[in-house]
Amino acid sequence: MLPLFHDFAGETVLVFGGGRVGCRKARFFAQEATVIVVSAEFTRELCAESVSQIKARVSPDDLSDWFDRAAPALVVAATDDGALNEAIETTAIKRGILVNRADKHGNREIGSVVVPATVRDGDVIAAVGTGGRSPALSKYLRQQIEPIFGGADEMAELTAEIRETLQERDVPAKNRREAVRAVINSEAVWEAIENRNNRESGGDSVGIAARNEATRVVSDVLNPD
Ligand SMILES: C[C@@]1(CC(=O)O)C2=NC(=C\c3[nH]c(c(CCC(=O)O)c3CC(=O)O)Cc3[nH]c(c(CC(=O)O)c3CCC(=O)O)/C=C3\N/C(=C\2)[C@@H](CCC(=O)O)[C@]3(C)CC(=O)O)/[C@H]1CCC(=O)O
Ligand SMILES: NC(=O)c1ccc[n+]([C@@H]2O[C@H](COP(=O)([O-])OP(=O)(O)OC[C@H]3O[C@@H](n4cnc5c(N)ncnc54)[C@H](O)[C@@H]3O)[C@@H](O)[C@H]2O)c1
Repeated sequence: MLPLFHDFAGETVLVFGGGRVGCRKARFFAQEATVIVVSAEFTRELCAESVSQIKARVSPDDLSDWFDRAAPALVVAATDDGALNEAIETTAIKRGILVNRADKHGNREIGSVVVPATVRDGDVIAAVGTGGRSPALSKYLRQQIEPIFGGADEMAELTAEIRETLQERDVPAKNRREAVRAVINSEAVWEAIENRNNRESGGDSVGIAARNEATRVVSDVLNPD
């Protein structure tokens, strides 16, 4: 299994089953997509602020209607009824819609996807999976990785700016690469980002101290004497 990133902005995700697992998947997709959860019962009154919840008992015969009404890009099968989850998966695959089945690991057909454990800071994301063998390990590793992600989005923005500026100045690709790597490896730049985040000052997506520190690092790389 290989991870890919998918843009769900403007798409709908339809979740069947509003228990602990269905609600967790709903919150995950609601970071980006419009999410509808259909369930006979709900564990929580609200899975998430922006999620639409419909109380209904679904049977395999109704699935076509639900799919037609929601026009989803992806469907989640998270009920505790294995036969229904199976029917949801089959219907989705027949229609060419992505499907995530929460009650199954291994033997996935093309179009049947796994939700990984994710760490994110803005647009910077890491996904952990175990080939379905140990979701608890995915969760543990996600928690281990989380602390090193602080400031990653600001670093991404800062280095994107530097890349663009150096491209505009026609700095050769090799020197650009070295300069960007030096900024990412600079403890002083990371510290400047961290100190700013601790003070929670904001407005600009990159702080002044980090930008100044990065400018110094770039200049040291490009003008070594
Ligand atoms: C990562 C995460 C993402 C998320 O769901 O958000 C996720 N499961 C998480 C937690 C978790 N899941 C389970 C436990 C209890 C411990 C245990 O049983 O091990 C815990 C831990 C806990 O709850 O603390 C039980 C479980 N999970 C699956 C089955 C069915 C089966 O294996 O057949 C059963 C047995 C149910 C039963 O026994 O009835 C199946 C899947 N779970 C996956 C993802 C996919 C594989 C990912 C991978 O490759 O690792 C896959 C295949 C499909 C999918 O769901 O996409 C999320 C952590 C999020 C985080 O905190 O960061
Ligand atoms: N992937 C994961 O991370 C993970 C983790 C734990 C459990 N699971 C599996 O996922 C499934 C769901 O787990 P859970 O803990 O959320 O269970 P749960 O019992 O809390 O929730 C199941 C939900 O499905 C709804 N439902 C059942 N039949 C329905 C129907 N015909 N129409 C509409 N709604 C229906 C129920 O009302 C309930 O809200 C189980 O099969 C479990 O084995 C997966």
